[in-house]
Amino acid sequence: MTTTESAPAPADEVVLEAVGLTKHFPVRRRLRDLLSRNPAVVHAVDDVSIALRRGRVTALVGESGSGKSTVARLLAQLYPRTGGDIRLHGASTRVHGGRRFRAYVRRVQLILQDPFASLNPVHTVRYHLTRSLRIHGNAGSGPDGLERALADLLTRVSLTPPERYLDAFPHELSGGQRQRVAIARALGADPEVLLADEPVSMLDVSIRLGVLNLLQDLKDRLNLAILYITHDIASARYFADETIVMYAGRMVEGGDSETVTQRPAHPYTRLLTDSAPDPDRITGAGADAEAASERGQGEPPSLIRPPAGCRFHPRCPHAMPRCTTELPPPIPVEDRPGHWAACWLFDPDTVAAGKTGTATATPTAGATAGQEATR
Ligand SMILES: Nc1ncnc2c1ncn2[C@@H]1O[C@H](COP(=O)(O)OP(=O)(O)OP(=O)(O)O)[C@@H](O)[C@H]1O
Repeated sequence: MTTTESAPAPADEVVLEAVGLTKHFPVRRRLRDLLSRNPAVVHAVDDVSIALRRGRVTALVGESGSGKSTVARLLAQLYPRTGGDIRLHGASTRVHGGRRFRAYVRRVQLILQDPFASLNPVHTVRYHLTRSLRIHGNAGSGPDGLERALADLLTRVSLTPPERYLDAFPHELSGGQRQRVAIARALGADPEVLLADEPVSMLDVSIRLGVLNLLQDLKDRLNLAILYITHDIASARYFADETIVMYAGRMVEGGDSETVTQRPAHPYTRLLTDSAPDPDRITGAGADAEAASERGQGEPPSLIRPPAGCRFHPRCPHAMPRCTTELPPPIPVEDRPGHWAACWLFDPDTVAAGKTGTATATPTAGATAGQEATR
């Protein structure tokens, strides 16, 4: 089996990139829709741009339905995209199956949330790993080469001694062990990118950390670029170098994980962090629940008819009139390099004037939030 372990590669090199990625799913059509010029669609993902770099983890965070899994599936080329581009080492890539899809999958592997569903219950660990090694041409030469490659994969995911696990069936393993087998299977392709879609959310809390530590270790040793999808923003701080927050199909904030999770700028990210108590956070854990209720009530919007302007504005306690009509672009957050928020509170004119009103009420609330967030 070949490995990227010793391959010299520039640190931080962008391996896989989404540029303005957009996915609209058609809604089941009625006769009226068929006759319509603008048939109804679900705006699952709109204008998402992400760069995945060697040796770095990028977290994509958001609540259920925000479009995270759709981004992962688009990057895995399992769905055709409605718009935007996917670039592998800078080259625009669109594959529909066949040999080109296999070549792509060799470099970009997807790990799913539920390892039990992704492993066939009637086949052993040996079968799953052998298949991966063979499909991707990494099975070595002869039976000895294959045995070495299998042992190598299991050792990499800390399932040792390998012979204890090779002939086990998925139901004989714990959830954490199954997810390690799923990761080993992905490594059988010797990929450059891992797309990990909620890789620990179905595991017992006590074993989540072990699997995240394993992914982090693999990132370092194999110089992998990892997309870590999660609804748990606290884990992004621990595990990811960079964090991007999505709301209702759009990116709303991004930057280094420590900054985004500890000094969130966008009102939605503040709502997320307040809902996930963290003893180290500057705002103080005790006030978290109360603050969360002040910072935005309600439900995510319909993605068939998403709100105009900022999609968070119907829930945002700091919404200003322009938020209801103008889509905020990513705006740098004062004096924090690489930190941005798609929020008009950070528009230099708004900050300078200190006049953050609200579309719904409380004229001073917005000013407070904007000033706090940029502090
Ligand atoms: N195949 C599909 N057809 C129609 N709509 C879809 C399809 N897949 C996803 N959607 C819709 O797209 C939106 C985004 O879904 P997605 O699964 O990407 O969100 P998510 O953030 O990953 O949520 P979760 O954490 O619950 O998986 C949702 O409104 C979902 O209902």
